[in-house]
Amino acid sequence: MTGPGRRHADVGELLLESGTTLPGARIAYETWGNPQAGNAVLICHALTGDAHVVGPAGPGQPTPGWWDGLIGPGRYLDPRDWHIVAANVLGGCQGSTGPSSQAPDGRPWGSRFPAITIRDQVTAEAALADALGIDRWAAVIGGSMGGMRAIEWPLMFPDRVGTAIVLASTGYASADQIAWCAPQLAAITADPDWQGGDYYGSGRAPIAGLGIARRIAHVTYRSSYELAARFGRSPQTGENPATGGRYAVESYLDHHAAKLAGRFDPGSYVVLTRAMNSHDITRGRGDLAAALAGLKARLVVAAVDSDRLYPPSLSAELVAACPDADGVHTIASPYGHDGFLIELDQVGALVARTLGRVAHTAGH
Ligand SMILES: CC(=O)SCCNC(=O)CCNC(=O)[C@H](O)C(C)(C)COP(=O)(O)OP(=O)(O)OC[C@H]1O[C@@H](n2cnc3c(N)ncnc32)[C@H](O)[C@@H]1OP(=O)(O)O
Ligand SMILES: N[C@@H](CCO)C(=O)O
Repeated sequence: MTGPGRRHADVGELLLESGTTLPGARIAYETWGNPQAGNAVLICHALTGDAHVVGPAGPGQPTPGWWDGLIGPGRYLDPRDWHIVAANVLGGCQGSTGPSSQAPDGRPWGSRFPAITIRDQVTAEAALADALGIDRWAAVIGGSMGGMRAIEWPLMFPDRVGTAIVLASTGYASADQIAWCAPQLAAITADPDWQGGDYYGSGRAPIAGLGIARRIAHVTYRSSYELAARFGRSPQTGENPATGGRYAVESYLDHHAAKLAGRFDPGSYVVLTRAMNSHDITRGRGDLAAALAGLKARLVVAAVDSDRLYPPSLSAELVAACPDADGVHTIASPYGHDGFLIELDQVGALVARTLGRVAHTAGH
């Protein structure tokens, strides 16, 4: 389904968790459907997603929707019922203020872009909600880094969220997740073209480093089972690994590296990865149970059964600390973490079931 396309809201100065202020923030967003009392839904994208949840690629929009098929008449989220909003995160590179954006002095932010947290991204989304006149979301939905925002939203703004749907995510970035991010960050920042983060306008960008980061990340996003079933030990067509050629799985990772390099800013990748590492709903709130004691929203948590990066055990831990939550819903998939993007019908059905209850209780 095609919406009205990307729009921007100038949300002004943002006070960050660090105490720093970020002036002149701008948030890119898309909407589907029209506002009515109680019908606003926020969709939060993952690391390299954007505000374009559904619809084709087009001018100014390098990729088709990352949850194509979720929104549309008769689809899981019907814009005749719901006013759906999705924003590009603070720190991103698809229209929202990030390191590649112009600072007030007219030069790119680059290394001067402040460190941000998941909570800062939610602060920016709240400023967008204010700008759009949305007091309360019937639901906030997100996977992976989007799930981090979906769980932070009702903790930061208890009266502004009815239901949080947290997919393939966690209450805190685990040691394992931070560890996987470490070589990704090192690959980008050790690239000679990184130039301390001030490569914008130099004619050189740390694309090789970004590609290595994506290769590492992409393996963690998929399952060992899928890679074995799909590629096995096959050589890439026309190549021989015994004489320096690639295995098919290596070629596949090269492809994903090149694809991301063509559409994503390495500086944003660094800023957003560090924001994910900062994720911890217990910060300043006690332990998990104490943090979730302040939750007024209904919490719906789903995990991909083959996810080795955000394993179901982390979802179970979140749910166990929240007595009112349903059990963990399972997204059955051979694909691993990316299952939350690929298994659209399972995700959509969960969203539709959950929103059905929201709609019912709201008298919608
Ligand atoms: C649909 C989009 O592009 S969404 C764009 C916005 N992106 C996001 O929001 C990030 C989330 N998206 C992603 O992370 C990924 O794009 C996913 C999860 C959607 C990918 O999932 P899948 O559909 O399973 O794609 P998969 O991992 O199988 O990759 C398919 C690609 O690998 C290529 N490929 C497969 N085998 C090989 C091989 N041996 N050598 C080289 N390339 C290969 C295919 O040709 C295909 O290329 P294309 O994507 O350019 O058409
Ligand atoms: N493959 C997804 C998942 C990250 O969690 C992305 O690139 O955004």
